[in-house]
Amino acid sequence: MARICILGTGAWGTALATAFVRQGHDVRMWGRNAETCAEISETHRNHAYLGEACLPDGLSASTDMAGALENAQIVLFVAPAQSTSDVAGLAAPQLPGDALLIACAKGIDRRSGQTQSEVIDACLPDHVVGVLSGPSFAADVVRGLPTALTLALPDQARAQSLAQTLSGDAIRLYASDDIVGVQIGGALKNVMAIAVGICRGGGMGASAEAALITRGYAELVRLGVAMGARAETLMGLSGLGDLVLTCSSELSRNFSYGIAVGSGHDVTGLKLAEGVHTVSIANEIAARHGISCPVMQTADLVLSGRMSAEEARTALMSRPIKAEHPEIGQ
Ligand SMILES: NC(=O)C1=CN([C@@H]2O[C@H](COP(=O)(O)OP(=O)(O)OC[C@H]3O[C@@H](n4cnc5c(N)ncnc54)[C@H](OP(=O)(O)O)[C@@H]3O)[C@@H](O)[C@H]2O)C=CC1
Ligand SMILES: O=C(CO)COP(=O)(O)O
Repeated sequence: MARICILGTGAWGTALATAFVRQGHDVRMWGRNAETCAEISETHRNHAYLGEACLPDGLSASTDMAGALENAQIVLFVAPAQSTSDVAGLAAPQLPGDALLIACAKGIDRRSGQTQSEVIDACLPDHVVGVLSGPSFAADVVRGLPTALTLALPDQARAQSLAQTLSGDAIRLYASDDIVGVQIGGALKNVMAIAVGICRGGGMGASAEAALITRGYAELVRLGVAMGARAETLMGLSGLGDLVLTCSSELSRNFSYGIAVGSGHDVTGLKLAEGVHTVSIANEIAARHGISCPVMQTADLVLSGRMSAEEARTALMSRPIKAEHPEIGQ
């Protein structure tokens, strides 16, 4: 049994906590919202984020971070990507010295251009930092449906041992030591899902969507490798696996956001779509590396109001005719 602290009481933090409690681990949650914490602890629901889903009786959440972190062996950072540095700053004075930290948010910090593990590492340099990512909807995990994710730590043997400890019926973990690779897939697939959603919203058809997913994947690999990811990691659960899930299911908030944009609906009040916050910095990083990323660039132009969804669909499907070299993403 592991002592786990989960920082974040949204959909994913609550789903992970639920799975780990069901597996017999000692789990404490910290959240900034007192009402949500009381609801999780007392009525075993998190309506705002997980509707009617029943949470386990043994699950409790609190706004007291010191209490939630006390004696924790593993600390999961599960607030949205752009708030990870704030949460890490709050946790810094209260963390047990030997706690292992795991980044679970999917996004690139738009101020620094850092991956989530780099953000945490910068605030908490004395701790080992890992990553958990892969195709997994909170709604599925909380229902006990099976998911497979990648757990990356700097040391492969330790990743393997922890993957064994934390795996259960709803979450099956595969080990990796490619910290960068596992994060790039999760961060960039959100941007691709918005782009594919823009096509779905305009009724371009499944064939065009498949073409776009393929091109988006090639971009993700080009940029990921330039940033230090291993190409084979991007072929795995946290890359291709998550891209496929997120670009094909309306349970995805990023895909749904893209559909709303593509069909001309108001996006005000929609749920968290991490790709919206990652798209500009991802394009900046791509430009710095001299990597061509037309799908991500088009998504950025639409999301920043510089191109209409209709123009984007035309642009995405009228790229120059060239030889097909999927390995380099032509
Ligand atoms: N949902 C999913 O299926 C999956 C999500 N993820 C990733 O997990 C991360 C979190 O997503 P998810 O839980 O779904 O998001 P939600 O929108 O469901 O919840 C976000 C949570 O973070 C809290 N929060 C927001 N800003 C801050 C802040 N500045 N400080 C502290 N807490 C904050 C919110 O609190 P409040 O209620 O007070 O606003 C809320 O509890 C994202 O990066 C996402 O990509 C990964 C895999 C699956
Ligand atoms: O990351 C996810 C699935 O792996 C969740 O996707 P959304 O954030 O688009 O809902």
